[in-house]
Amino acid sequence: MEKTSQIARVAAIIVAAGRGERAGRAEGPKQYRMLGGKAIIARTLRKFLEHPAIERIVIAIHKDDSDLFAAAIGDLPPNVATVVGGKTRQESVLLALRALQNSSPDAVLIHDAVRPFLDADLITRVIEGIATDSGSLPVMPIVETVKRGSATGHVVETVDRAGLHTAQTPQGFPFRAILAAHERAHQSEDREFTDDSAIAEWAGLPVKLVAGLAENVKLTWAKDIEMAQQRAAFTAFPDVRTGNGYDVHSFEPGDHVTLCGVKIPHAKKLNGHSDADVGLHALTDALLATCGAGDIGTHFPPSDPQWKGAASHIFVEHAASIVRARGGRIANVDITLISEAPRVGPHRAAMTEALSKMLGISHDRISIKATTNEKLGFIGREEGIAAIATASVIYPGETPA
Ligand SMILES: Nc1ccn([C@@H]2O[C@H](COP(=O)(O)OP(=O)(O)OP(=O)(O)O)[C@@H](O)[C@H]2O)c(=O)n1
Ligand SMILES: C[C@](O)(CO)[C@H](O)COP(=O)(O)O
Repeated sequence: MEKTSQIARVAAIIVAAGRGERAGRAEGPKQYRMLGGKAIIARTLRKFLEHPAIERIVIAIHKDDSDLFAAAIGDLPPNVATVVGGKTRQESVLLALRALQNSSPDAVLIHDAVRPFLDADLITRVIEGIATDSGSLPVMPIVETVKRGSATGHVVETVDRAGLHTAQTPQGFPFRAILAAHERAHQSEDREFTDDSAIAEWAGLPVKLVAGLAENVKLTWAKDIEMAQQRAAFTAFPDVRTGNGYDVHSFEPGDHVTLCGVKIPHAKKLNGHSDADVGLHALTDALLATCGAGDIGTHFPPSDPQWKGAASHIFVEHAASIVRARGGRIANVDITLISEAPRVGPHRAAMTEALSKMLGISHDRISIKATTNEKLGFIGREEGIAAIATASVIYPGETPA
């Protein structure tokens, strides 16, 4: 058997055109479901992109999934291409093999998109198992007693498990040999092959067994995905972010101020383009800061007449929707109003209630405090009111590989 050193140029195929019927379709095809803030297919692709031996990658995707794919992967690196997959896994593999024909690599690894937990050592083992005249298959030993059952649900026999294995992917083959075998199987067989080593076997191409990886499970059922998501959440790096905001508005003659969404009778009013609610403006900036989404002026330019006299809960609700769209959960907010008058204490409960509604969080996650400026400076001279705000938001953590 010839040695691996002759396998110089290795490509990979990731098949991702399945519909995931067994996992349930309510949340879309399973390869696009999220694990620890990253789509399953993106995790799988990353493993191949990071492996130094892989030159080129072809991904077979379903014709209806272009938007899902673009959202999951973003811009494609130059060595990655997609093809539209077929009705069966076998057909998707063949279409991807054909797409590699021009670059004609020495060897190709064929992998299920829904096995995101493979690692670099497994890829290396599979490549090392390929020779110019044989393929390489990662397998796991069977660790439970195997029974053959009858149609009536009774035991027919206990199957001798000596020599039995379960087959994983990536499965590796000399490129020309597996392409020819797939083409022949496509032309001449009615039978559907469930993996590529079965096609190699049918075509008489020897396949070497190499050690699989226990973690490299295929996410087949809804329960598999739930368990993978729990595992990802458990191992995720905590991603708790804090943002702060500051705002100040001067007084002018008037009869009320609006602070943290509550109208308070007062001998003056705050001057501003909107309702000049300093507390809510500082909070808007604090929320936007937790995801680098600019500041209040980015989203609501003071030059825009539509915000004239606007109620500032609009700004806070918009910032909170941006946070939520990025997967963030607001852990707590803390606002300090710096003002000689009016007194805030009597209105604190109403402000807390207003913020609870705006943000969709409970009262104990909201803190509203007030302090005077000890008669110092412009606040001390009652020329205006300032506010500072802090927001803490928990974003979906990045799960290590
Ligand atoms: N026509 C198909 C069918 C399957 N696959 C891919 O082959 C792998 C095999 O995993 P499997 O669990 O069989 O996926 P599905 O076919 O999507 O699942 P189901 O049979 O439950 O519909 C998956 O990455 C799947 O996207 C494919 O590329 N083209
Ligand atoms: C290719 C495969 O992952 C090898 O174990 C498997 O056969 C594909 O899944 P399916 O359930 O047979 O479609």
